[in-house]
Amino acid sequence: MLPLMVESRIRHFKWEVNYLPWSPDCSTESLLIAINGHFPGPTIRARAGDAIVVELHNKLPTEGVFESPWADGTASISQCAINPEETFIYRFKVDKAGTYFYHGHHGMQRSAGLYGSLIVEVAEGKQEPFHYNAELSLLLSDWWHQSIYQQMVDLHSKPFRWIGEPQSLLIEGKGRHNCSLKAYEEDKNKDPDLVPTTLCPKNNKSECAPHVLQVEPNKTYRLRIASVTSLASLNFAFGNHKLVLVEADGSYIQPVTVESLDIYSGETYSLLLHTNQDPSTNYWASASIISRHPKTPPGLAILNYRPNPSSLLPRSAPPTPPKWNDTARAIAFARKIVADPLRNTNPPASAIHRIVLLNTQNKINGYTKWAINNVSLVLPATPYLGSIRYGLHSAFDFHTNPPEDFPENYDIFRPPQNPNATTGNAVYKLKLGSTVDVILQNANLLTEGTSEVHPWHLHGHDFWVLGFGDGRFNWQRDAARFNLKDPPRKNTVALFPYGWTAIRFVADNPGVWAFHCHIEPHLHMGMGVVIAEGVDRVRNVPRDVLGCGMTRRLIGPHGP
Ligand SMILES: O=C1O[C@H]([C@@H](O)CO)C(O)=C1O
Repeated sequence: MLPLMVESRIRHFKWEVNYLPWSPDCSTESLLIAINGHFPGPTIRARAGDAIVVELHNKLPTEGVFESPWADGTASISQCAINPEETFIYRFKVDKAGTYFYHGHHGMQRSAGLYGSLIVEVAEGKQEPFHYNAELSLLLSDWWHQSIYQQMVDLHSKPFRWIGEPQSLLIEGKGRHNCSLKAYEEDKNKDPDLVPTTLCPKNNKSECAPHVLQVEPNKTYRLRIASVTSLASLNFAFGNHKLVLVEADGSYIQPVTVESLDIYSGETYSLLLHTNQDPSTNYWASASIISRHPKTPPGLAILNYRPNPSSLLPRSAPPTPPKWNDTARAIAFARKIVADPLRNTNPPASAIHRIVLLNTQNKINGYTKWAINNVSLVLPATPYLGSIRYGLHSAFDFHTNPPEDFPENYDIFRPPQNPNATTGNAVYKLKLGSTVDVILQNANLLTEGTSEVHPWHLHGHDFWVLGFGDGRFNWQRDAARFNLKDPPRKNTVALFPYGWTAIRFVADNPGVWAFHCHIEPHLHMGMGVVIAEGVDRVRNVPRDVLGCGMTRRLIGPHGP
């Protein structure tokens, strides 16, 4: 028999990015950023090994736009933003099956709705290590009525104006503002025959109906789920059903049965859902805020057991979320996510480079910022990839090595003694191929008695999560207890209040990469760092990523 030849395919997408007047939570209309008129953007579905080509035309009249799927770059770091009316062609290969998403990475465009799902199926002839009858997918997000432009101005005002909690939580782009279940139940008491297409009988427009997940009884579904929230950490659950988690951030994990899923901005999971409950009714799917004092009602969707009509409201109430500030519970949940050892490689036994990153809220000239080891990130006008690759060392603070630790006497339990920080744009230079440990260290905010969750996301790499702990990290005590047996492979991980999170990765992807808090306003306030490795190995930097700042002059007729 001839060996089976599996052809990889090229999948071509043509996207136009433009504003769309829309109200995802059926309240006041505002401007969303949509792709081909759709929000959320179109799903990219491919098989491992495929090549993806996205031809993106920027119709936004006001600003550049940048998408970051596999290519995984970011405006100002690896490429120039795409100018109005310009087209940029992304080409990348999807080599690892799993659940992902893409989003705009310029300004706060993700908060304005510029995102979509990216799903990579296993290569032809390969099998997933678990069985399911069909697949569903959900994007979770949060929504403000104020525009991202107002939010960006507010975040950079003196005195500081915080964006506040979201008005609504969205499931697959749909939410309901000011629409209480209680109001519905009161109306239903008055009129028992009421069968609304929406939760709010007073607003029966079909686009206001909750998202519906259609299932058949007694089957197993794989639900792919991603959180693209701007701020909210979420707990997701179905009424009456348990969940079996099987994949996290594109890597297989040891299957684990849970009542509900904690999912932080930037994370993705796959879970198995067995539709083994009473088939005569529908059930709620609900997303609730954890980690911050919730002022936003849960986002709701309907798990519709066929052949019930989707408008049949569930008999039982939505699941009760866990206590929002129960950090011990949240850490216990995070520790349940461990690698499936048969399908993952273990980390190298030790690291040669150790970096500790202290996360603090600070003041710079009276403005409120976030800083890492007292440096708040302000990106340069010329993207690093071009300036480092072509030796334009004056494009940023090339010769400074950013701090790799913080003072011994810093008290993480108190507001910063000296709240002033500096801005910076220096890069952590990593040796290509080296193993690096990074300890994220949380601390008190500017206000006494407060510390917040930060989901940290690393571009260009997966890392192993070696551990979480309370208080100040201690190398001697805590590194001895790192999980080197089955640490999960992730690209986003939570840093808990007053705690630390340890990760290990191999710097084996030549380029310049962002590592940052995935909370959109926090990144905007400087909460990130930039790493670089093996930039001299990067061949064929496309001309159109260089057309701004100091690299613009390189792309004359003779090219770089
Ligand atoms: O960056 C932030 O600012 C506010 C608050 O600390 C000051 O208003 C908040 O909750 C953040 O996460």
